Amino acid sequence: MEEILKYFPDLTPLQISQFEKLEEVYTEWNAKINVISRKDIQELYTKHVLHSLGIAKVMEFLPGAKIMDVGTGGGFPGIPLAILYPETQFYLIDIIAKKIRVVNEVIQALELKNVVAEQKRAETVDEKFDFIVSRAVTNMSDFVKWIRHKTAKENKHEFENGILYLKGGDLTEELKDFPKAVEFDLTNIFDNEFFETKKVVYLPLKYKG
Ligand SMILES: C[S@@+](CC[C@H](N)C(=O)[O-])C[C@H]1O[C@@H](n2cnc3c(N)ncnc32)[C@H](O)[C@@H]1O
Repeated sequence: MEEILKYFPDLTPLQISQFEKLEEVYTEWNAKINVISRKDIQELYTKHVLHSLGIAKVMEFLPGAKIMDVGTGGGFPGIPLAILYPETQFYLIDIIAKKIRVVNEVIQALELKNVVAEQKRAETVDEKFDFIVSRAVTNMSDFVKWIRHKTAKENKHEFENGILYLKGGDLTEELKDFPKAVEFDLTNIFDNEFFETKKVVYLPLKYKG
């Protein structure tokens, strides 16, 4: 938890207590329904919470903005971002019902009012969002096919609406068809070897239709 405060020192007492509660809730629910590897739960704050918050070092979500987390699994990156941005609306989806069950338990335990989690396939979502966030779901080509036309036409943020995807390693090949993609290196932001090759990929994808 100290790691979170080191990089996000302006958290309110409510946000601090919500972040602290994550360990207890995930430990309890992971024992019943495995959504995070057992080893990772010991490093929950670095590998899941801080990694998710890497997106917040690239983009500050505005009050009233709508964000979708595609393939949220146990709630990453959506849950940590929803704690950090309580005035922003988050929609978390995954095709696996038991993962959404855990996410809903976390939402209830933390009394998060700005998050809705549903069992849903990305391709079937029929809404528009300012940004679509994700981690470890699929390659960029498939992802763009799934969510094309799901970013809002109207722009609220400094950057054009689009995708913020947490990815690792050499992305040259994967991003070759996306010349507008920008890689933000988390190595330069978080001083921990876990972030060595980790990046936030921003791809502007405003719906023009
Ligand atoms: C490797 S997990 C990553 C979970 C989470 N984002 C994380 O980083 O901890 C990938 C998740 O994507 C979900 N998924 C795969 N295809 C999907 C689709 N078309 N729509 C929604 N979720 C999908 C899977 O069910 C799985 O939970």
